[in-house]
Amino acid sequence: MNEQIQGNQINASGHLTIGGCDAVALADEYGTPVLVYDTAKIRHQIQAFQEVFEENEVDYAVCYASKAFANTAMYQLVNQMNGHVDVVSAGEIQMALHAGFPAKKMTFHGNNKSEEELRLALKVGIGLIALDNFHEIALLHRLLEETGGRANVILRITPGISAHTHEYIQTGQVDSKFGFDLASGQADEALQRVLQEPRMTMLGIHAHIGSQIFELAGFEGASEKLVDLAARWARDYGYQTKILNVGGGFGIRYVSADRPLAPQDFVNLIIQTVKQRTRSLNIPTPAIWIEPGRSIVGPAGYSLYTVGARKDVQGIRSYLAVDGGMGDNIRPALYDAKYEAVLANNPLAPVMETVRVAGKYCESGDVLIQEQALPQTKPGDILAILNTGAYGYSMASNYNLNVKPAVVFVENGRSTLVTRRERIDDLERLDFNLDGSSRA
Ligand SMILES: Cc1ncc(COP(=O)(O)O)c(C=O)c1O
Ligand SMILES: N[C@@H](CCCC[NH3+])C(=O)O
Repeated sequence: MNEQIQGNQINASGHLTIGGCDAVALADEYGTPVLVYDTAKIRHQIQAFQEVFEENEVDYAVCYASKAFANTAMYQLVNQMNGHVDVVSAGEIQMALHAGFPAKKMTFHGNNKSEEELRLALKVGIGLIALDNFHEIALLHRLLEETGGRANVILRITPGISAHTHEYIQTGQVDSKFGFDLASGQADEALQRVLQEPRMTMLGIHAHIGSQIFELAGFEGASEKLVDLAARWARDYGYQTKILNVGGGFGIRYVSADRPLAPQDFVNLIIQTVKQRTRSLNIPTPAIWIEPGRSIVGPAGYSLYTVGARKDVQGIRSYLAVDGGMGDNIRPALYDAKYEAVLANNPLAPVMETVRVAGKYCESGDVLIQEQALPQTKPGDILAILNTGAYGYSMASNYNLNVKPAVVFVENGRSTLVTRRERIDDLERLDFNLDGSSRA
């Protein structure tokens, strides 16, 4: 059996269970493809992050990066857990607000926030705006003058750290579209500008070096650079950093061979680094904020698919096609991301062959798993791909006019539909006839 599945995840019928629910019954009830979240795992991870801060007695915020997975129920769950959220669009702000999430606990990120989005953020009283570039400082200045409002801000810095991860998900290196560059003096110029803004309260510094990172060195280096910067800004500008936001990026186990540290261990190291360095540089330890996305929702997600067509290419390989694919999980095609699957209706059956798990989209690159060892399968079997909770649904598309799957939360043997499967008429609702007339 796949070593990522616990023994107690197999029930008396020999089926995989998720949060105490039979995966085959979930597939029956909600249809496939369906994304199922074991919400106890989400809660435990948020709590583990919070505990490591509490143990270290530092001020903190665990700010869930909601780009990893956002729906109403998820914002409500994070709110229940006293978390903050990182939002990056008007859509995320509005959905979080409608879910009852307090605007004060939102940090607004993005490298090209629009005027409309900034107006919305100011109107709802967003907690923090992470300023990313000079254009944005000028835009925010104009909007604050016009509205007579105030804003709490932090500056996103590019610390010049290249994290060892896929090039597309590195963000801390100098050649990046995000943030103010440290080495060239851009960051200092940004600070000086913001300090002159009477309507902006400059609360701190932010850096996010990338995503799915396994090595400690990048986080250690980034934390040191941020503390050094805080010390230099205190000396040169008399500015005292209140918040040090080190971003997210803590790598998770996708396949059995992955051996990442527990996400809270990365955070423990960051806290130790910041505490020691601030002590040695003789500045107060600021509040430490983190923005984990993937590590909170990734391992909690299971994508259930129904097996359909099979193609055997003599002497080369067999393709097993499922009823979803790159439309609900673009990560394998985009980042060459690796996943593992189990046969949900019989995870204990002996492995018989290695197949390529393909999706149903009209694209050769629509492959979910390049090589997966599986028992003998037949059409109608249910395949569960593990650890699909982050950046799957949130990056889903309607390619080939396929609809997005349903999302179900499970815990203690109970399942709740939290996002219904799209229907074709959801897509058609946006359309007009050829002559421009309404279809209604
Ligand atoms: C600013 C910022 N914070 C947090 C995250 C979350 O990263 P992860 O999901 O890898 O924890 C991202 C995405 O990489 C990000 O851009
Ligand atoms: N979407 C990416 C990570 C980028 C995160 C946003 N900065 C992924 O699936 O791994």
